[in-house]
Amino acid sequence: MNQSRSCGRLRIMLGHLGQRWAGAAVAHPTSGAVSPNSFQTPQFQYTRDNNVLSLEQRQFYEENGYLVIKNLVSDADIKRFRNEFERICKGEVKPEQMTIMRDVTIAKSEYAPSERTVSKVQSFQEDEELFRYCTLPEVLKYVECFTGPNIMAMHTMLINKPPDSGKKTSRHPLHQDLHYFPFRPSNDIVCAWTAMEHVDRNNGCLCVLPGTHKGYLKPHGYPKWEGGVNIMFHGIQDYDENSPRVHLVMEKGDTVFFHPLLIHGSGWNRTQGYRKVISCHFASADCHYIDVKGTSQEITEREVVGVGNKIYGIPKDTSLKDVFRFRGRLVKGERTNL
Ligand SMILES: CCCC(=O)SCCNC(=O)CCNC(=O)[C@H](O)C(C)(C)COP(=O)(O)OP(=O)(O)OC[C@H]1O[C@@H](n2cnc3c(N)ncnc32)[C@H](O)[C@@H]1OP(=O)(O)O
Ligand SMILES: Nc1ncnc2c1ncn2[C@@H]1O[C@H](COP(=O)(O)OP(=O)(O)OP(=O)(O)O)[C@@H](O)[C@H]1O
Ligand SMILES: O=C(O)CCC(=O)C(=O)O
Ligand SMILES: [Fe+2]
Ligand SMILES: [Mg+2]
Repeated sequence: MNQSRSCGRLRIMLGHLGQRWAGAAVAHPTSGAVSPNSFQTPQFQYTRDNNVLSLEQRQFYEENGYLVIKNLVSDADIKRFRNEFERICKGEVKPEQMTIMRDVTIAKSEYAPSERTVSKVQSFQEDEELFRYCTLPEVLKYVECFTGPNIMAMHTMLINKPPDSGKKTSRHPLHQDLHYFPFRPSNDIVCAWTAMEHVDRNNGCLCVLPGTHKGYLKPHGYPKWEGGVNIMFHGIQDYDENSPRVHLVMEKGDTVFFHPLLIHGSGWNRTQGYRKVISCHFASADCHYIDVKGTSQEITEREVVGVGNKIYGIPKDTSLKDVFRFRGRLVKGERTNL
């Protein structure tokens, strides 16, 4: 009687921790006492046990699909990324394979590239200075908790969200990053996103819908925004308007790790500053590529290959997986599959 009541209470407590357990507490067969040692290991689905994350951190990621680590990247490293970004904007270096994006409101203007006209650089894997970000041991230490030991850097960006022109084109609509990726399984992919300065709702910090990583990949398309939308900024059409949103206020060097199914975006930048972040999507090298033809991701393949054809002359029948196979770089362990 007592025993089943205490088991029930324990289950309630565990339920409060929000954790899926393989089994409830096991009562000792003869004494009836509940020994803490007889708990089975919790069934974590989204994190791995490598003694880096505390139990609370693992539970937080499992439940919410993201985890912020304060003060992870040093000021000195961020200064180096900033300097290199400035050199790229001035045209002093032109890393191969990298694309430079301007806000849609000035996409067709004749402005010379400068820190004020570049809204994002993407695919900087051939830029030694920026790519250092993807090899920082303090970052990889956390990445490994999600990907395991064979780690590939698959997608890199430095985002310089400009002051909004008044048309709210600096917004990034709510989306799931998996929409852009032709590899699986999703639980072996993680994004590291590091604030290069203080970010909050005023300059368009990251906004997340906690727990949405437990859902599926949703269809994406261009939002119907009056002021225009940046190329490839696809959004989820049918997200739950009432789903709670969390705005991640972060300081320089703080890093958020998040799951590729987590619904997220960023609001418009109402300041006069250029909000800078650096990020990389990592995946386990043991992941496998998928063919996105006939899926909701076809639009990504069409646009990415279309741009690649226009800028680099890649064949029009190149697949999204070929693009990623070419872009991906091993940063730790062995390049097994990807
Ligand atoms: C987890 C992943 C999440 C994401 O990846 S989100 C989005 C990812 N993709 C991107 O950021 C795109 C990367 N950027 C690029 O590929 C290039 O910057 C881009 C957009 C092709 C521009 O390349 P450029 O070399 O500057 O070529 P271009 O000036 O001749 O422009 C080509 C055509 O694109 C247009 N364009 C450029 N920037 C744009 C913008 N922000 N929004 C809408 N359209 C834009 C531009 O007007 C031009 O159009 P047209 O061919 O003249 O009609
Ligand atoms: N009408 C909309 N349709 C789809 N996504 C939107 C819409 N408005 C905002 N978002 C997105 O929702 C997320 C949360 O944005 P947030 O509410 O912080 O900014 P905002 O709506 O741009 O500005 P505000 O602070 O005025 O609400 C961002 O990803 C933003 O791009
Ligand atoms: O930093 C931001 O604005 C978010 C960008 C983003 O989510 C993305 O490019 O996938
Ligand atoms: Fe994203
Ligand atoms: Mg809003």
